[in-house]
Amino acid sequence: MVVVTPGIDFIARGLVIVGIPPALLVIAARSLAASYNFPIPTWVLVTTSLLIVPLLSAAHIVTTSFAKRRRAAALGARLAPEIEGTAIGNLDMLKKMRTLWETGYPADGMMETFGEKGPAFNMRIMWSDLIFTAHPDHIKLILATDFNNYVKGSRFHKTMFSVLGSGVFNSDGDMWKFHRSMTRPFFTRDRISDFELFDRHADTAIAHIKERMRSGQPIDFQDLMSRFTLDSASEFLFGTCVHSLTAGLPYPHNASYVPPESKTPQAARADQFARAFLESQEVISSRERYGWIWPLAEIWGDKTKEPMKIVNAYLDPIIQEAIEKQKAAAKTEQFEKKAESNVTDGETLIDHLVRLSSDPVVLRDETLNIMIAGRDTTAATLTFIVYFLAMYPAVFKRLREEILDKVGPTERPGYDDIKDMKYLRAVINETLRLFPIVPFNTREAINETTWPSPDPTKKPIYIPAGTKVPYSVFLMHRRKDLWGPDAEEFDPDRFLDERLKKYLMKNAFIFLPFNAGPRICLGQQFAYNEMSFMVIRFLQQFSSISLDEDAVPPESRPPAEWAQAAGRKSIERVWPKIHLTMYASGGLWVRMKEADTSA
Ligand code: HEM
Repeated sequence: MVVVTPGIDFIARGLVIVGIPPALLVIAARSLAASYNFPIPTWVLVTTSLLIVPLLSAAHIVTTSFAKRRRAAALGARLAPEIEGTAIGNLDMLKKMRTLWETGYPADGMMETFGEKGPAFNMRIMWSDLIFTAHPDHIKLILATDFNNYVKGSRFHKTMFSVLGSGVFNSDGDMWKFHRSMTRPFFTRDRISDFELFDRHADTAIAHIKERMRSGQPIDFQDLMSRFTLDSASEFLFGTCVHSLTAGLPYPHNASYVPPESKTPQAARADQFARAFLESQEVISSRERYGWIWPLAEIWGDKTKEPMKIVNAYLDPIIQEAIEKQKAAAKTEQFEKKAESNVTDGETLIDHLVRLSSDPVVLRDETLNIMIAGRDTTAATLTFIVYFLAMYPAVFKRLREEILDKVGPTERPGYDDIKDMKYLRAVINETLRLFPIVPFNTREAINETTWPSPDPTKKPIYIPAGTKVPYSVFLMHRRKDLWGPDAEEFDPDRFLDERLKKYLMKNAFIFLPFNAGPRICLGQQFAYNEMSFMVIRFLQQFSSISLDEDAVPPESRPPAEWAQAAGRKSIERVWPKIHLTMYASGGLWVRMKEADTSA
């Protein structure tokens, strides 16, 4: 069987598009020559065939620019300010952004552009509009008040399809409604407060930390949390734990002693699954960064194919078993198709979904989407919480006091304890403000529209139909005009003192770590519960945390020149990077001191 790779498909389509105008030209010239005996010299035909595509493209660019200007004027609006690169099609800007993305601090370069152009500007790469915003009024329109005019879009869908399929994360319109309404009933309060499940995995994670600390070596907290959330999510969603916490934790590059590896077959399988799961996500996030030409990086094959084989080999038998179980139950008439709200106790997401669909593709897409949406996000947020607790001992101390006061040194926290812990919630929110785990996102405008001008003395901004509108909550969360002069400082009290009224209560759309509107994160409450539970368990068991920066591989440490930069960048002690979500490059290596819980 001939396998068409994404790259070959892309080139073939491109050749068809680029080949049609010259082909039509040659046909027209031949028929002209035959009908009117008017031979066209070959050199003229060859030259015009070569020039026709660039000429048509230039004409298209000029006429559409003109039409946009006229439409903007007709609507009493203006075009978005454009960034001006020096290379054709602003390709130099694309290159610069890619380099900054890989070697800089998140959003490097963008703050400066904001200073010049304001919080919304057109990056216009290859003459295609890309109107970027970090303005709450625009983000509110995109996500909530004009929700129906914005989609993730077909390009996003195609880029992500080989991993996310058409699941809730990667669909629009009716398909998205179908997936969302299927899954939503599963996230009821009772289900997302299943602390017994968190507790078992938290115990294992804490035991690993203690063992590592007793051996005198640091632990990569980020890696530990990725395993904790993978095990909790797989059990919560499929009823089968991946057991990645048992698969042998990494040692630092400068370890004084690394015990010989002895993996059980189960641990080896867990490792293989976790690696394949990560690799498939890394591939699709790098596709996003290449933009629409990403298939050219996959000329020889779809890079998600091999890792997805491993992921699917894990998921498919679970799905098949759930379908069989449902079929058998239906035969004995034990079950009827249940209405949305009837999610029964002890049921996993798969058990719930098979009552609504028996299509294995729908089931796989949906469960995998939820796992991707819910796993790295919580793991990375927990990592950044611990990073801040290590950096700010006064916050650590106050939070620990709240925990010991409300829950005690050993008791298992419950839903009501968590609800009551204001400082804990403030610490989590302040972490999500400075490190929102989905820092950049994107949508596409279906119809033309206008956005209010960030500068009230100027006309609204015109958004043409089909425009890509990337937006960044990372930048918005750090704007001094929205959060006050100390916006770049880590200070959980801003969610508790008069600043709350002054900033956030005036405009809730300045804080959007979970998005907003109809596509708001489905797992928000689950995430708050899981993270709160885990932080409480840690602070009950450990009385201090410190960063071990020497354990971070040298190439992953914040570059020395950052010390001269403005804002948080100058004090950062990890290198925050972004693939689909934000993470600490090289891991978060920490040492923790065990608390004396005997008293
Ligand atoms: C700190 C933790 C989390 C953060 C910061 C977070 C953030 C987000 C954000 C920003 C989106 C919007 C993405 C977009 O529209 O492109 C989203 C969507 C989503 N999240 Fe979360 N999330 C977290 C945890 C979770 C968890 C634990 C789950 C489930 C177990 C989950 C399930 C989902 C789902 C299903 C969507 C797609 C909603 C839709 O498109 O209708 N999330 N999340």
